Amino acid sequence: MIDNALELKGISKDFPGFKLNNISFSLPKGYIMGLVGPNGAGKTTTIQLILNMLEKDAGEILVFGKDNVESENAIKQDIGVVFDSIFYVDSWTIKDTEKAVSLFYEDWKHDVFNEMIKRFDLPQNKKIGELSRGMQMKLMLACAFSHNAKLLILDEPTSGLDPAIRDEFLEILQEYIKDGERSVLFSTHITTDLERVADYITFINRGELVYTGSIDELLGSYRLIKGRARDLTAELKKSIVGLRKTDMGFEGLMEAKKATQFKNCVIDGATIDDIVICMSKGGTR
Ligand SMILES: Nc1ncnc2c1ncn2[C@@H]1O[C@H](COP(=O)(O)OP(=O)(O)OP(=O)(O)O)[C@@H](O)[C@H]1O
Repeated sequence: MIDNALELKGISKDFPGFKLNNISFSLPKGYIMGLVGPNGAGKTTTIQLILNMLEKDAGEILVFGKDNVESENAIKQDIGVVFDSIFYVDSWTIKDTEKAVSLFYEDWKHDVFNEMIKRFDLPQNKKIGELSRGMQMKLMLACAFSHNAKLLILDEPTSGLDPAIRDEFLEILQEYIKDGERSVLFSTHITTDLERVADYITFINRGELVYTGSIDELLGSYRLIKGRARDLTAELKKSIVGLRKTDMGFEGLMEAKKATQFKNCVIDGATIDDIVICMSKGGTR
C-alpha cells in the first residue's frame, strides 16, 4: 500500500543565481502540508517541478508512488491545481470553463461541478475576467473537486482573499481531506492559516530545506526568548537564531531544550511566523 501522496527525494534545480538544493520531503495520505519560506525561497519552483512544468536536474518525485515524469498523464488525473492567479481564458464564462476543462479529465463529474458552483455562489454567466479573486480561486477549486483530484497542490491560494473567504476556503480543505485518502500541499505566507489546518510543514530558505515534519513538533522544538540587553551574554548569543535588538533589549529563537537554562530571560512559545522570520535571518538551525 502506498502511504504517501507525494514524495520528493533529493530534488535539485539550478537557475542562474539560484539553486533549489537537494530537497526531500513526503506528504502522507490524508493530511495537509504547508510549504513556507520567504520570497524567492523556491516554493513555486518546487511546485512547478512536482507538476513537471519544469525539468528537474536531480532527484525523484513520486505522486501516489508513481514517477511524476514517466506517469505524468496518469498523475495529472489525480492532481488538482490552484495557482495564485487564474489560468483560464478571461473571456470564458463558468460554463465555457467547465466545457473546456472537463475534456482533460476521464472522471469529470458535472453534478459535483454544479453543486460546487452553487455552494460557492458563483455566477454561471459571468466571464472569468469579471470574477473577483476570491471567486476565481473558488472556480479553480470547483474544477479540482469535479475531477475527483486526490492531491491538491495550491500555490498561495489565500493571498489577497478577505478573512471570511479565507476561513471558508480553509474549512473546505479540512472537509476535503476528511476521508483519509485525499491530501493537500499548500504554499503560503499566511502561516496562521497553516496553524489552523495543516498537520505538516516544509520550510525552505534560499533553496535549502530547513525543516520538514509535523507542525506540533516544530512548534514544540523552539521557544522565543526575550531579555534585557545586559543579560545577553556571549553564550546566550551563540544559542539564539535570528537575534534582534528591541527597545527592551533583545529577542530571538532558541531550541526549547536549551531555553530553560537562561533564567533571567522571558521564554514564550514561538509561532510559525517567529520561526520562519528568525531562521530566514539566522540561516540554518
Ligand atoms: N524560470 C526561471 N528562470 C530563472 N530563474 C527562476 C525561474 N523561476 C524561478 N527563478 C528564480 O528562482 C528563485 C526562487 O523562485 P520561486 O518563485 O520558486 O520562489 P518562491 O519561494 O515561490 O517565492 P515567492 O514567495 O516570492 O513567490 C528566485 O530567485 C527566482 O528568480
